[in-house]
Amino acid sequence: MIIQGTLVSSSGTSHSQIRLEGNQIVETGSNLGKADYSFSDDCLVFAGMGDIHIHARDDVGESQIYKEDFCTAAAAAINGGVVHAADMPNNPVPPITDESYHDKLKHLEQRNPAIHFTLYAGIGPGTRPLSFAVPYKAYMGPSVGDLFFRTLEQLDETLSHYRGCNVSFHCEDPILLDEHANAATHEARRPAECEISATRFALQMIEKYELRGKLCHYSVGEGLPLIREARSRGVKVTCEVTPHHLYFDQSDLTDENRGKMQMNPPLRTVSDRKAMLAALRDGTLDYLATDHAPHTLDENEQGISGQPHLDTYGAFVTWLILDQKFTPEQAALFCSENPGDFVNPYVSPKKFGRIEAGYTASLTVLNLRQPVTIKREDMQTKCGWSPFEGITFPGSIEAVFIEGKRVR
Ligand SMILES: NC(=O)N[C@@H](CC(=O)O)C(=O)O
Repeated sequence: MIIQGTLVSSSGTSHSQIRLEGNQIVETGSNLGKADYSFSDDCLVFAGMGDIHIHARDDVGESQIYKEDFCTAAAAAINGGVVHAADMPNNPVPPITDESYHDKLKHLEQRNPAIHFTLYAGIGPGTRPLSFAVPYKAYMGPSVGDLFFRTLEQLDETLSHYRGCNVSFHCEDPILLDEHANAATHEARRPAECEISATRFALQMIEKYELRGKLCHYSVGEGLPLIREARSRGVKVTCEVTPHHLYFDQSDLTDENRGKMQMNPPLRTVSDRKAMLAALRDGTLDYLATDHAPHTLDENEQGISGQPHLDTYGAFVTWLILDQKFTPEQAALFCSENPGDFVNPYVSPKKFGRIEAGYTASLTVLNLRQPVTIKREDMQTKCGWSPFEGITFPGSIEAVFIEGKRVR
């Protein structure tokens, strides 16, 4: 199959062709032959985009599949132009040992969803590394689920067994969270200082145990210099940012929308939001990762934290490009290449993130001239809503190819 259009990578944009054979890209060039699919100049063809922070809610116990499962998460992902995703371990039956991880993997294989999921293993008090390579996730303090640390000493002791591993951190300091537990609003109960203190600690741990570290859903401007300083000393740390922390801030909160707008870490100030946009632009933040955290609207109204975001990933990227003036090359880096580099050690023989021979033939095509208004009925996530309902993004998904097949 030959596809032609404006191909985007972090190093540039070119009008070119791609030849796919089976599930692989075998060649790119300008004279490969007659195209099966030709995309106009209104469209940009990216290596398939990857969301490396999602909650598909599916495990062997199946107690949360009323919110989402691997198949509905995959449908939402394709709707949003996401071709692979990495699933978090805060399940009721968390994958924290060889056995529980294998059980979840087997469950995933039985579901046979339409996109590839990489599974994180959880780190909790007293856990030990698995006997095979996986990405890990450590929740510093309580969020959703029971997999978290009550003290940072406990986390330090546990991490001493994970030397050299790939560990992602949910950065909110459990002791400071406790100190603010009686504040009046969600934002005041989880203030910026919790994330800043946790950032300092995570960076120390990454350095001390020579981890390959990642900070999840980064949201506070004051923490960014700490990350830059650690990197300048060679500490191996990368960072995610979510659509909600780039688009919304506390000035968007009303009495009516508080339930929908609740997540951990919470919405921050206007200046934090602008700092996140600037840090995504300058490369301090590495991944657009949604923290897709589906709950029913009723659950959100009752105070649970998390928003669904897979369905709107690609449309949101067009807002970054057209409204916020990110270059397509920057988007290729934080939507395709960096997420690919993050999961590639765990997904062989698949290889995500670039339009090059030898990579998996998955592509995300955005149309920059076809705006879309986000409507509840167009969402594929099982929880059935979006925080962006009613908002018009300036572009939309034109096509999605998964492993050599056009699926949209
Ligand atoms: N981010 C959230 O607000 N919620 C996540 C948990 C998490 O990632 O902290 C969830 O699982 O619902």
